[in-house]
Amino acid sequence: MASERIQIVPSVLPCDFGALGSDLERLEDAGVDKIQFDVMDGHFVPNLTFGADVIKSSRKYSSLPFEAHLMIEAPENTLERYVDAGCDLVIVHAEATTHLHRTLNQIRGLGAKSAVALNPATPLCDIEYVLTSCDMVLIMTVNPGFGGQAYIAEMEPKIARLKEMLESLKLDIPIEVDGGISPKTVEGAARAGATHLVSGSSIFSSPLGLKAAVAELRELAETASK
Ligand SMILES: O=C(CO)[C@@H](O)[C@H](O)COP(=O)(O)O
Ligand SMILES: [Fe+2]
Repeated sequence: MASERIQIVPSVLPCDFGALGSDLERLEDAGVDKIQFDVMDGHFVPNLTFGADVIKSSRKYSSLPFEAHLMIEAPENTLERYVDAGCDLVIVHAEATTHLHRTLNQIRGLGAKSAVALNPATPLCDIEYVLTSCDMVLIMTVNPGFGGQAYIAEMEPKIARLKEMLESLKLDIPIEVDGGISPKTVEGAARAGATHLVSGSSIFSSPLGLKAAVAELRELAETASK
Protein backbone atom coordinates (compact mmCIF):
# COMPACT_ATOMS: atom_id res chain seq x y z
CA MET A 1 0.00 0.00 0.00
CA ALA A 2 1.31 3.48 -0.88
CA SER A 3 0.62 4.75 2.64
CA GLU A 4 3.06 2.23 4.13
CA ARG A 5 6.17 3.98 2.77
CA ILE A 6 8.10 5.67 5.54
CA GLN A 7 8.36 9.45 5.22
CA ILE A 8 10.61 11.63 7.35
CA VAL A 9 9.04 15.04 7.82
CA PRO A 10 10.98 17.81 9.53
CA SER A 11 9.10 20.42 11.52
CA VAL A 12 10.50 23.89 10.75
CA LEU A 13 10.25 24.98 14.39
CA PRO A 14 13.98 24.56 15.14
CA CYS A 15 14.98 26.44 11.95
CA ASP A 16 16.57 29.87 11.96
CA PHE A 17 13.52 31.92 10.92
CA GLY A 18 15.89 34.67 9.73
CA ALA A 19 17.40 32.23 7.23
CA LEU A 20 14.56 29.83 6.59
CA GLY A 21 15.37 29.45 2.90
CA SER A 22 18.84 28.07 3.50
CA ASP A 23 17.57 25.72 6.22
CA LEU A 24 14.97 24.39 3.75
CA GLU A 25 17.74 23.76 1.21
CA ARG A 26 19.75 21.89 3.86
CA LEU A 27 16.71 19.74 4.67
CA GLU A 28 16.17 18.85 1.03
CA ASP A 29 19.88 17.90 0.72
CA ALA A 30 19.46 15.76 3.84
CA GLY A 31 16.87 13.61 2.04
CA VAL A 32 13.64 14.45 3.87
CA ASP A 33 10.31 13.67 2.16
CA LYS A 34 8.23 16.79 2.88
CA ILE A 35 8.32 19.83 5.14
CA GLN A 36 5.93 20.62 7.99
CA PHE A 37 5.17 24.29 8.77
CA ASP A 38 3.84 24.63 12.33
CA VAL A 39 1.38 27.53 12.36
CA MET A 40 0.40 28.61 15.89
CA ASP A 41 -2.01 31.42 16.77
CA GLY A 42 -1.47 31.98 20.51
CA HIS A 43 -5.09 30.89 21.18
CA PHE A 44 -5.49 27.26 20.20
CA VAL A 45 -1.98 26.74 21.57
CA PRO A 46 -0.06 29.02 23.94
CA ASN A 47 2.56 29.95 21.34
CA LEU A 48 2.73 32.08 18.22
CA THR A 49 4.78 31.32 15.10
CA PHE A 50 4.04 32.56 11.56
CA GLY A 51 1.31 32.59 8.95
CA ALA A 52 0.80 31.90 5.27
CA ASP A 53 3.05 34.72 4.02
CA VAL A 54 6.15 33.09 5.50
CA ILE A 55 5.23 29.80 3.82
CA LYS A 56 4.65 31.59 0.52
CA SER A 57 8.09 33.23 0.66
CA SER A 58 9.66 29.86 1.49
CA ARG A 59 8.12 28.07 -1.48
CA LYS A 60 10.92 29.11 -3.88
CA TYR A 61 13.59 27.44 -1.71
CA SER A 62 12.23 23.89 -1.93
CA SER A 63 10.65 21.54 -4.43
CA LEU A 64 9.43 19.21 -1.66
CA PRO A 65 5.76 18.93 -0.69
CA PHE A 66 4.77 21.41 2.02
CA GLU A 67 2.22 20.67 4.74
CA ALA A 68 0.71 23.28 7.05
CA HIS A 69 0.04 21.99 10.58
CA LEU A 70 -2.56 24.55 11.59
CA MET A 71 -2.69 24.94 15.37
CA ILE A 72 -5.19 27.77 15.05
CA GLU A 73 -8.81 28.37 16.07
CA ALA A 74 -11.39 28.35 13.26
CA PRO A 75 -8.97 27.31 10.48
CA GLU A 76 -11.89 27.35 8.00
CA ASN A 77 -11.57 31.15 7.80
CA THR A 78 -8.05 31.17 6.35
CA LEU A 79 -7.56 27.85 4.52
CA GLU A 80 -7.35 29.48 1.13
CA ARG A 81 -4.25 31.45 2.14
CA TYR A 82 -2.31 28.28 2.96
CA VAL A 83 -3.25 26.61 -0.31
CA ASP A 84 -2.35 29.80 -2.24
CA ALA A 85 0.96 29.87 -0.34
CA GLY A 86 1.88 26.52 -1.90
CA CYS A 87 0.87 23.98 0.72
CA ASP A 88 0.12 20.60 -0.83
CA LEU A 89 -1.56 19.33 2.33
CA VAL A 90 -3.38 21.24 5.08
CA ILE A 91 -3.83 19.73 8.55
CA VAL A 92 -6.57 21.04 10.84
CA HIS A 93 -7.19 20.05 14.44
CA ALA A 94 -10.45 18.27 15.22
CA GLU A 95 -10.63 20.40 18.41
CA ALA A 96 -10.29 23.72 16.55
CA THR A 97 -13.29 23.70 14.23
CA THR A 98 -16.98 23.11 14.85
CA HIS A 99 -17.78 21.81 11.36
CA LEU A 100 -14.89 19.42 10.83
CA HIS A 101 -16.44 17.54 7.91
CA ARG A 102 -17.11 20.79 6.05
CA THR A 103 -13.61 22.12 6.79
CA LEU A 104 -11.89 18.99 5.47
CA ASN A 105 -13.94 19.06 2.29
CA GLN A 106 -13.26 22.78 1.94
CA ILE A 107 -9.50 21.97 1.81
CA ARG A 108 -10.07 19.41 -0.95
CA GLY A 109 -12.28 21.87 -2.79
CA LEU A 110 -9.37 24.33 -2.82
CA GLY A 111 -7.24 21.69 -4.56
CA ALA A 112 -5.07 20.52 -1.65
CA LYS A 113 -4.95 17.31 0.35
CA SER A 114 -6.75 17.35 3.68
CA ALA A 115 -5.72 15.96 7.05
CA VAL A 116 -7.07 15.97 10.58
CA ALA A 117 -4.92 16.13 13.73
CA LEU A 118 -5.89 14.87 17.18
CA ASN A 119 -4.54 16.15 20.48
CA PRO A 120 -3.45 13.38 22.87
CA ALA A 121 -6.68 13.63 24.91
CA THR A 122 -9.04 13.53 21.91
CA PRO A 123 -10.53 10.08 21.20
CA LEU A 124 -10.55 8.44 17.77
CA CYS A 125 -14.35 8.29 17.76
CA ASP A 126 -14.33 12.07 17.17
CA ILE A 127 -12.99 11.52 13.64
CA GLU A 128 -14.51 8.15 12.73
CA TYR A 129 -17.19 9.71 10.55
CA VAL A 130 -14.89 12.11 8.70
CA LEU A 131 -12.16 9.67 7.70
CA THR A 132 -13.44 9.43 4.12
CA SER A 133 -12.77 13.19 3.84
CA CYS A 134 -9.13 12.81 4.92
CA ASP A 135 -5.95 12.14 2.94
CA MET A 136 -3.92 11.66 6.16
CA VAL A 137 -4.49 11.51 9.92
CA LEU A 138 -2.04 13.10 12.36
CA ILE A 139 -1.84 11.66 15.87
CA MET A 140 -0.12 14.16 18.18
CA THR A 141 2.41 12.46 20.45
CA VAL A 142 2.83 15.65 22.51
CA ASN A 143 0.38 18.34 23.52
CA PRO A 144 0.81 20.83 20.68
CA GLY A 145 2.42 24.23 21.12
CA PHE A 146 6.14 23.67 21.49
CA GLY A 147 9.00 21.69 20.02
CA GLY A 148 11.31 19.65 22.20
CA GLN A 149 8.69 18.00 24.43
CA ALA A 150 8.72 14.40 25.65
CA TYR A 151 7.03 11.72 23.52
CA ILE A 152 3.79 10.38 25.00
CA ALA A 153 4.10 6.59 24.56
CA GLU A 154 0.44 6.09 25.57
CA MET A 155 -0.42 7.25 22.02
CA GLU A 156 0.90 3.99 20.53
CA PRO A 157 -2.31 1.96 21.22
CA LYS A 158 -4.24 4.88 19.72
CA ILE A 159 -2.13 4.69 16.54
CA ALA A 160 -2.65 0.90 16.37
CA ARG A 161 -6.43 1.29 16.83
CA LEU A 162 -6.55 3.94 14.11
CA LYS A 163 -4.67 1.60 11.76
CA GLU A 164 -7.27 -1.12 12.43
CA MET A 165 -10.10 1.37 11.92
CA LEU A 166 -8.67 2.49 8.55
CA GLU A 167 -8.17 -1.11 7.45
CA SER A 168 -11.72 -2.06 8.37
CA LEU A 169 -12.99 0.92 6.36
CA LYS A 170 -10.64 -0.05 3.47
CA LEU A 171 -9.07 3.42 3.55
CA ASP A 172 -5.47 3.50 2.37
CA ILE A 173 -4.38 6.73 4.02
CA PRO A 174 -1.19 7.32 6.01
CA ILE A 175 -0.92 7.91 9.74
CA GLU A 176 1.48 10.68 10.75
CA VAL A 177 2.88 11.23 14.24
CA ASP A 178 4.22 14.50 15.56
CA GLY A 179 6.07 15.32 18.77
CA GLY A 180 9.09 13.87 20.50
CA ILE A 181 10.08 11.60 17.59
CA SER A 182 13.73 10.57 17.96
CA PRO A 183 15.83 7.42 17.54
CA LYS A 184 14.56 6.36 20.99
CA THR A 185 10.86 6.71 20.17
CA VAL A 186 10.49 6.26 16.42
CA GLU A 187 10.37 2.45 16.54
CA GLY A 188 7.36 2.36 18.87
CA ALA A 189 5.42 4.78 16.67
CA ALA A 190 6.33 2.92 13.46
CA ARG A 191 5.56 -0.48 14.98
CA ALA A 192 2.12 0.81 15.96
CA GLY A 193 1.43 1.87 12.37
CA ALA A 194 2.69 5.40 11.80
CA THR A 195 4.45 5.87 8.45
CA HIS A 196 4.90 9.66 8.33
CA LEU A 197 7.21 10.74 11.11
CA VAL A 198 7.57 14.40 12.03
CA SER A 199 10.76 15.33 13.79
CA GLY A 200 12.07 18.70 14.89
CA SER A 201 14.53 18.97 17.75
CA SER A 202 15.94 15.46 17.38
CA ILE A 203 17.19 15.72 13.81
CA PHE A 204 18.35 19.33 14.16
CA SER A 205 20.35 18.68 17.34
CA SER A 206 21.76 15.28 16.36
CA PRO A 207 25.55 15.04 16.65
CA LEU A 208 25.42 12.96 13.44
CA GLY A 209 24.35 15.97 11.39
CA LEU A 210 21.08 16.37 9.51
CA LYS A 211 21.62 13.87 6.69
CA ALA A 212 22.73 10.98 8.90
CA ALA A 213 20.05 11.81 11.50
CA VAL A 214 17.34 11.59 8.82
CA ALA A 215 18.79 8.32 7.49
CA GLU A 216 18.95 6.88 11.01
CA LEU A 217 15.29 7.69 11.74
CA ARG A 218 14.23 6.25 8.39
CA GLU A 219 16.16 3.03 8.89
CA LEU A 220 14.83 2.49 12.42
CA ALA A 221 11.26 3.15 11.29
CA GLU A 222 11.54 0.92 8.22
CA THR A 223 12.86 -1.98 10.26
CA ALA A 224 10.24 -1.53 13.01
CA SER A 225 7.35 -1.34 10.56
CA LYS A 226 8.17 -4.66 8.82
O1 LIG B 1 3.47 20.50 16.18
C1 LIG B 1 4.43 20.41 16.90
C2 LIG B 1 4.41 20.98 18.26
O2 LIG B 1 3.19 21.53 18.51
C3 LIG B 1 5.58 19.65 16.36
O3 LIG B 1 5.68 19.73 14.97
C4 LIG B 1 6.88 19.83 17.06
O4 LIG B 1 7.39 21.09 16.79
C5 LIG B 1 7.87 18.77 16.67
O5 LIG B 1 9.03 19.05 17.34
P1 LIG B 1 9.80 17.96 18.22
O6 LIG B 1 8.85 17.45 19.26
O7 LIG B 1 10.22 16.89 17.25
O8 LIG B 1 10.92 18.73 18.77
FE1 LIG C 1 3.63 19.96 14.12
